[in-house]
Amino acid sequence: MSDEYDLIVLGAGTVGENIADRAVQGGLSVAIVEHELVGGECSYWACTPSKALLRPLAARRAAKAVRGAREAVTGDVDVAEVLARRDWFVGDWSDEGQVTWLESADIALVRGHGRLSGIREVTVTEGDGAERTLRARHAVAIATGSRAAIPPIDGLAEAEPWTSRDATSANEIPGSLAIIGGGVVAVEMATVFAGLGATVTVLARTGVLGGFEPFAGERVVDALRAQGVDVRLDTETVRVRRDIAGVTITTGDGVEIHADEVLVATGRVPRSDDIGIEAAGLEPGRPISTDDTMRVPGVDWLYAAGDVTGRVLMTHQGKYEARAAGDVIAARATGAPVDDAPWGRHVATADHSAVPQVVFGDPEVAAVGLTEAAARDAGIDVAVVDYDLGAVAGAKLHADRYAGHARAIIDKSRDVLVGATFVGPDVAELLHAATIAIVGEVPVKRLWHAVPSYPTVSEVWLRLCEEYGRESA
Ligand SMILES: Cc1cc2nc3c(=O)[nH]c(=O)nc-3n(C[C@H](O)[C@H](O)[C@H](O)COP(=O)(O)OP(=O)(O)OC[C@H]3O[C@@H](n4cnc5c(N)ncnc54)[C@H](O)[C@@H]3O)c2cc1C
Ligand SMILES: NC(=O)c1ccc[n+]([C@@H]2O[C@H](COP(=O)([O-])OP(=O)(O)OC[C@H]3O[C@@H](n4cnc5c(N)ncnc54)[C@H](O)[C@@H]3O)[C@@H](O)[C@H]2O)c1
Repeated sequence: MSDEYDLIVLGAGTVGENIADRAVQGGLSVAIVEHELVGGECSYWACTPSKALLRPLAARRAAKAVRGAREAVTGDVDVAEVLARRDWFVGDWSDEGQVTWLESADIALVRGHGRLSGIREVTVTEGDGAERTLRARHAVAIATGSRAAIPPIDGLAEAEPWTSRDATSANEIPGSLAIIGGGVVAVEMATVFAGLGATVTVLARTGVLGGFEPFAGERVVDALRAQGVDVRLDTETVRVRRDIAGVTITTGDGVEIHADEVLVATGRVPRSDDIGIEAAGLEPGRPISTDDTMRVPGVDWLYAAGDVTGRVLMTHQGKYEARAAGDVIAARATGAPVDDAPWGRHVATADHSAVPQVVFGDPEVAAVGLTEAAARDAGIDVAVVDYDLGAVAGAKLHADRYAGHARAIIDKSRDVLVGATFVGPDVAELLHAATIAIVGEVPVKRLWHAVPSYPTVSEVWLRLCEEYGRESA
């Protein structure tokens, strides 16, 4: 009977770990199946190493931006030390620490590749090829994440491009790097590799950071160019070839770009292609759709959360979904009350309206909720409030010639914030106040009473209220 558990979680990334933890805390027995490293993409090849690589560059930039401190910065970052610090953060790609945590959390680890093989049943192919069948008394939760998409560009796959995994785990900085894509990975990795000494070219099919307010991408492009990155907008990549000298990339207008390496940063595909989901009547390779309790409609024992659902591809939001899923699986299994009304304990309501994201480039971009365009598309009675962050006293003190911008999107009919975007140095920490205001539906007339400390960059909140005007509230 040892292979029977209340819940089986497929995939031990951050999301799977959190589902399992919540379910154990809710009184269930849980097994988690992992075929690679416990901790998943975020811990070893995504959030953690990318931010570990970006941070020394940002710290140096911050010191250089303040007269008096600037004079103390007499050299470049130490590349070997930057890479060594990254290696420390990823535990040298060993999951020993996370396995110890699983043990302490009372979660059983089964190593191997898991596939659904029947109702509430997962068959695991272990490293030696042996098969082991696990049965779940109550539920199976899929948290198998995503992998980098390789678009069907002539010769791209054969040229063995870098994906974000190769970029975040690089042990040497190539002399030159071409990046296909204009999204979050492209911006962050262009910042890293240009900062660490590579000659970087970004080939963006349209603009940069589409989906954010347009001024975000524009400011990031200006800053990347000022750092020496060759950013080519509206540039289709049509062919890629690798030879002994490196890669040659041909663009839609016939221009050839030569680089030592090419990084493909064109989005993600869900890892749902080889997990047996046809056993639950689902289509392999597609995102796994769920309701807001993260249960798959029509399959009452099957749940999914994180990247594999395609809902929101970010760790913090996947963990949020995981908390809802783990708690609701435990509640349904034990007959406890289920709170699945919007904003209840067992639903991931914020996925629809209040998703925060920080792009850790130079400048940083921090955004939550709706952009102006998305709010108008949703038929909201929109007020757009803009403010020059560089005009805030706290920002002037923070960095000499601080340049940044803030935009608030207000639903006039409800007098609440529905979106906010900040662009500038160190704006990441401004974001959570906006997330709270949106989730809490704090009336703007009440926000006037949330007094920001002087002289902080957060004083932009007061300026945004003043720009909007008290009489309109
Ligand atoms: C370069 C980069 C930087 C990022 N930076 C950030 C950031 O700063 N902040 C942020 O919020 N998000 C960031 N993200 C997004 C974040 O990494 C993902 O949203 C997050 O990792 C998703 O977690 P997950 O648990 O759903 O999937 P994963 O982390 O991919 O975990 C899935 C796990 O399942 C395992 N698995 C898959 N199939 C099977 C199977 N059949 N059997 C057994 N095990 C299986 C995998 O090995 C893996 O361990 C970044 C992404 C990238 C690519
Ligand atoms: N700081 C963070 O929160 C962070 C950092 C990195 C990644 N992530 C997550 O990882 C996910 C993946 O990031 P990403 O940058 O790969 O994806 P993305 O969706 O952010 O950007 C993809 C880019 O590739 C372009 N593109 C798509 N198909 C293309 C094609 N065939 N040819 C050329 N260009 C093409 C798109 O126009 C877009 O610019 C994101 O959804 C993001 O949420 C988050």
